[in-house]
Amino acid sequence: AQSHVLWPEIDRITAEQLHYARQGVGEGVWELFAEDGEMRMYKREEEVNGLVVDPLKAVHTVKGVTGFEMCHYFFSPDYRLDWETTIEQMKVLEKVSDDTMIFLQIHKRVWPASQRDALFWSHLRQVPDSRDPDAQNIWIVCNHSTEHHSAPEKSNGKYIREKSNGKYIRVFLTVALVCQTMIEPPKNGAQITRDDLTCKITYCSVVNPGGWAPASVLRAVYKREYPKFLKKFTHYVYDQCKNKPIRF
Ligand SMILES: CCCCCc1ccc(-c2ccc(S(=O)(=O)CCO)cc2)cc1CCc1ccccn1
Repeated sequence: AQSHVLWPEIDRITAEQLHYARQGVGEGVWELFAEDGEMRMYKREEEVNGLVVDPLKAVHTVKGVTGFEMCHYFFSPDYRLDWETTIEQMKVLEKVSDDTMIFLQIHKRVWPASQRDALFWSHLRQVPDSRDPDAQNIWIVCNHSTEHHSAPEKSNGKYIREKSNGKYIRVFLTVALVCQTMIEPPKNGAQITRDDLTCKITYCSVVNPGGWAPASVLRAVYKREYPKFLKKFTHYVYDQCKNKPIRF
């Protein structure tokens, strides 16, 4: 993908998001708003031009899967509709490379706000030189809003773009899923099984709703949807992998 026009941005945003994901939730004003087993979900309350854009950071620990497997199921379009419940339609607009695609997603309407769509590049990468010496493999999927000739934003009132769908408000998002595989080697030198695996997950998301939506509605949606999404997604990956050979 190094030749693609988006490559410099993909490289920069992915590196930034990896750094941001690694920052603990201790410092700063992260507010814990959901807990479920090992999952802790934090938010910061922020508004941009009167729009709620609360950054979200979740940490979770899932036994029995690797960081690669978690990122693979998050990145691949083939499984998305199995675990994403807030999407009405999903389309791969461009396959940039095996590890980089451009998605257009139409999300279900959240009453009373207008319906939204999201257009973003998605990049899967193994993080080569982790600072943590005993870290196994660290994998990241970074999703970041982009433009694309085949899906211009809705008519902005000044002129109607010939292909504009004119229906949905386009959100602006940056999302990162960072997964680290920890292996507890079996004492007796036996082969590693899924019982020896632990996946440490950090999920970061900032979604700008793109057009006005009541702060109370947005905060209620995020409070309800994000814990549901991360729980459903991680259980889905565990179920998909449990009877398959381990992939690092
Ligand atoms: C009035 C509602 C306006 C916002 C609607 C909206 C739009 C997009 C998104 C969203 C959320 C996560 C991703 S991802 O992590 O990249 C996975 C791939 O799908 C991409 C898009 C979210 C939401 C808000 C609704 C909502 C909140 C949490 C989870 C799901 N939906």
